Amino acid sequence: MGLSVGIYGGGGYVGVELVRLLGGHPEVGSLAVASRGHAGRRIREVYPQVAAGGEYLDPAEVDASGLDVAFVAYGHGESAEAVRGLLEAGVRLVVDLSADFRLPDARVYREWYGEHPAPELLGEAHYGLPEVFGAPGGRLVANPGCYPTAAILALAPVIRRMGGGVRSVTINALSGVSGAGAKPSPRTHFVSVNESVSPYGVTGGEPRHRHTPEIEIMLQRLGEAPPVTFVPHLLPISRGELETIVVEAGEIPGPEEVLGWYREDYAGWCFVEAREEVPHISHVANTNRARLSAAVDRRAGKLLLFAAVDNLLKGAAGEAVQNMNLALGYPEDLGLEHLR
Ligand SMILES: NC(=O)C1=CN([C@@H]2O[C@H](COP(=O)(O)OP(=O)(O)OC[C@H]3O[C@@H](n4cnc5c(N)ncnc54)[C@H](OP(=O)(O)O)[C@@H]3O)[C@@H](O)[C@H]2O)C=CC1
Ligand SMILES: CC(=O)N[C@@H](CCC(=O)OP(=O)(O)O)C(=O)O
Repeated sequence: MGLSVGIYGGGGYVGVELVRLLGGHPEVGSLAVASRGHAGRRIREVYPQVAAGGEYLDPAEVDASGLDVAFVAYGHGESAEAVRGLLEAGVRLVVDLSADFRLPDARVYREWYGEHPAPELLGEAHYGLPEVFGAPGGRLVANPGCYPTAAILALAPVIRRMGGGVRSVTINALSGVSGAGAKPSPRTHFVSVNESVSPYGVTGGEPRHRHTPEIEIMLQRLGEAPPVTFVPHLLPISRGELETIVVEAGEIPGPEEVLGWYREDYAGWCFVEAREEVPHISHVANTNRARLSAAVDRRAGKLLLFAAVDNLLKGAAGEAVQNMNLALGYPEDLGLEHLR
């Protein structure tokens, strides 16, 4: 029979990656793909590059009470109410790909996103970065942001071991344009991004990107972590993300020692790999892999960490399917073997 799975927001970039992955998942018996904007259209007509047959449904046409698992790939602020409705309908597991359940405190959420539409559910969300926080328990998974996925994977082993010794963390992040989603905007217009690179998320002379509190809060769960300076940049490529993270600390470990920490902490997890060579976006694009590396600037007394992921896979849909697998007791790479 297999699992009955629903995708909400199947018309977006993350939604269509979910269609691709879940359409080939061996435990998925039926897949309902809902889209507010594309209901009634064939999926292949909207995304000709996707092999999936079938039609987009209106969300109201999906019988949520019959779903075992639902994935919600709406924008932040829109997801929370849909998630609440799905849980009320009795869906066994809801994986939310937006930021709505990532921050555990409604006051912090308000500061970065506005009033929370379903604050009563915040306490039961599991932050779905399994290599750091374990397999999800419960019925609600908050899938991490793409930048926080790379940053926390690179920093968690360091914060666990160096904790209070870390004086500062600066994250220089680069992302492909699909990170901004399918909705067109002047910032992501071809002419704005082509043959150029630009920092963004700096307002009023201050770096202020909503992933900053997500990274800080999750690192603080692991040890003493300082405030983080996070500056993203938009690259003229379609997908993939690279972060160069500068850590200042009283005592700087050697790069081999940091690689050893990575290998120890991520032993047994198949999608995170530590290597001596620095990662490139091309090493991870179209995979569910996160690649990590480290270097030391002894002259300046700084530790450099490097992390690369595909924003739509390990940074979103791939990680979401990994979370479903782990929550339901399947191997983490079931249906994702080709993305290792
Ligand atoms: N893009 C990325 O790399 C990552 C995104 N996320 C998060 O996942 C969620 C979905 O992101 P993503 O798929 O990138 O966002 P999109 O902008 O591509 O899609 C978001 C929603 O908008 C609707 N939509 C799709 N295309 C258009 C369009 N052309 N004009 C207007 N609305 C449209 C879809 O809903 P419907 O089908 O119902 O019409 C879709 O679910 C967001 O919360 C995002 O923050 C998380 C990690 C990485
Ligand atoms: C290039 C680009 O615009 N990227 C997005 C991040 C996408 C993502 O992973 O984050 P959320 O799930 O939190 O939206 C941004 O900076 O807002």
